[in-house]
Amino acid sequence: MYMYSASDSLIADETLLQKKSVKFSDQNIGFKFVMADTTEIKNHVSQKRPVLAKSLMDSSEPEPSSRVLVIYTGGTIGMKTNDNGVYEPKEDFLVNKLRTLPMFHDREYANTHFAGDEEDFLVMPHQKGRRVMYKIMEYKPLLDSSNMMMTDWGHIATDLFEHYDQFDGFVVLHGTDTMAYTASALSFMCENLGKTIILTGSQIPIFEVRSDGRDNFLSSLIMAGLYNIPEVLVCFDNKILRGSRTIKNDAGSFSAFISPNLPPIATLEIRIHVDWSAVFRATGTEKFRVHTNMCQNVGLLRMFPGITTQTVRAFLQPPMQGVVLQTYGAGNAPDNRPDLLNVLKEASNIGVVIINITQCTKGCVMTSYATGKALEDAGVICGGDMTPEAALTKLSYVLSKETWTLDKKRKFMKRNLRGEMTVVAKENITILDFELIESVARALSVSSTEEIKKLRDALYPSLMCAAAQTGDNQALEKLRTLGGNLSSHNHDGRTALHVACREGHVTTVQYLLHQGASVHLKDSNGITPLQDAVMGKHHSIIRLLVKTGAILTIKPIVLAMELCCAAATEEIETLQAYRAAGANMNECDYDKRTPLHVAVDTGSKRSVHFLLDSGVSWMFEDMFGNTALDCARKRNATEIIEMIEQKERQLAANGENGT
Ligand SMILES: NC(=O)C[C@H](N)C(=O)O
Repeated sequence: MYMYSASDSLIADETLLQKKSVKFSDQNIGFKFVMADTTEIKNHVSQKRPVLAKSLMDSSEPEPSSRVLVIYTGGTIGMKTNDNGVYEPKEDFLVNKLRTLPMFHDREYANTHFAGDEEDFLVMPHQKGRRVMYKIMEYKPLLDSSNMMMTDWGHIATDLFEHYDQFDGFVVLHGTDTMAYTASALSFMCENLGKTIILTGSQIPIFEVRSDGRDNFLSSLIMAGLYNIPEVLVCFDNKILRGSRTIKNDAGSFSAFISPNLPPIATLEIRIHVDWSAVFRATGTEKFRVHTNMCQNVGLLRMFPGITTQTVRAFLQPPMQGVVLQTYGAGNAPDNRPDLLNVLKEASNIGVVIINITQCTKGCVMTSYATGKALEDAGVICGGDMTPEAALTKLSYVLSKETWTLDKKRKFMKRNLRGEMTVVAKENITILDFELIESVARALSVSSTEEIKKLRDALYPSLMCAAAQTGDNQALEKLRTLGGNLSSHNHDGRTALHVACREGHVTTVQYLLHQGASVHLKDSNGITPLQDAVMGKHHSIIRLLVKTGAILTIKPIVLAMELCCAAATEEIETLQAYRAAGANMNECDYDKRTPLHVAVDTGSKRSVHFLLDSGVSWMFEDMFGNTALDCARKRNATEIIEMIEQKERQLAANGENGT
């Protein structure tokens, strides 16, 4: 395919070159550099414009790929037996071994296609026509998870934050012993999450003959790379569980984790099935951020018959700020022990936050018994069906919010923040309520619930895209209440958000973001909602998406081509749209020519003016050694030279320079 280069218009196009008479040579690169007439170049670039739209969708990589960051913290998965015959993590062992295994690294593909920073990446054989490229960040020292502290959660969260924009998804390799704690903690620490984070590990090291590690790791890479489930998840034994619902249940089984109060979010069998209706999505228009300073003055207290008041009092002593009380059955503690209840009440009165959860693996705290009601009266907060790990880490997170009042902290402990607790039973919606599906089902003689469900899954995404196209929020809301997933995509991978962004329906975009639609989803051509908004030049939507954390993901070279073309043809609105989307307006093309070079060479004064106003530099040298200012001088473009010099004077007056 033809790829545009801004300087093609000056150098490579024979028809233009041969007609010109003013010539000079650039000895360094051996090109015969011919000055073309500005209008002619402009026309030439305009003709090439349609090719650009296509090039935007093409990738210079041979196969579309997703990038996953693997944060390797330790655990059995990468361990080796030491001289004493016990398992121990070993530096660099995992990554070096993985490079030799074809399932984990397609060496031939990497040797042919990877260069520069990509050399650190491993690449999986392709899945569903896509490659998952992944990079392993190994922690030093690698830890058995029993040695992990709350500060280690902070390190992981910080690394997730720092690499959030560069990767499509994340895998955390972790020991199984405290994985449920880390997964729960990370789910609270990661605020406004829009990408998939999966924790996994194994019961037997990955390089032993019998190991669960290979499947767990491969499944996690596939899910993090190819599916957008914007949650912190645990992948184990072919199941994807919500991190904050998970507990380690079996020390000796490959099926070590369970999620007692919530079915798996996905199952990996012959087919991968994701229950999209169960996916928890952050709502609103705020960017991803992490909260790392967790409160350490929290504890878990398990009731047992005859527990003494002294034990409970000692446990609740300062500096304790929050306690998870594990009670019997549906949240009961003795109501014939006023001594005990008084201690709890006193602690609660002086500001200790006490949460009531059940000791049972499954089920939830209710106040249907007098024994449970007594605790509520003592100021103990109902923790619903939270796991001990989720309740403890939620408490640690909520208590560390320095700007929140105690009242707010108590309120937030009762709220479902990340899908960690069941607040209300799901409405019993039947898809047959929706007349359209019903009549289509009739016409197709479809009657079983399973078939109707499949029909709904096939029709809803298209209906949602159609509603988004006309900005029909009511229709979207109706589809949602009928059980539709607003982030589902049509045959082209396009979601309602893509469509609304392209069409410029700002209230629809707002509605979708508040319903948890992800700004990071790419359609089958790799286009994100932000790219759609840029193509539609919808400035308020661009601002809203950027505020929500969207970033431009198009390749720098493609961006350069777009900007150079817009600069050459004075499409100021396009330049404005890219600038608002956070594009680097100095991005240079194959010949290292910036949009300003092209604007100068095409005599596009409005573009020059806009670019200078956007703070671009006129001092970058292209491959031929010319800065944009050199180009203006060679062309004797006095007005443009004056514009640049004026900008230079303006910057100098402010103590800055234009380089
Ligand atoms: N299977 C494992 O990973 C157990 C190990 N002790 C750990 O938690 O790090």
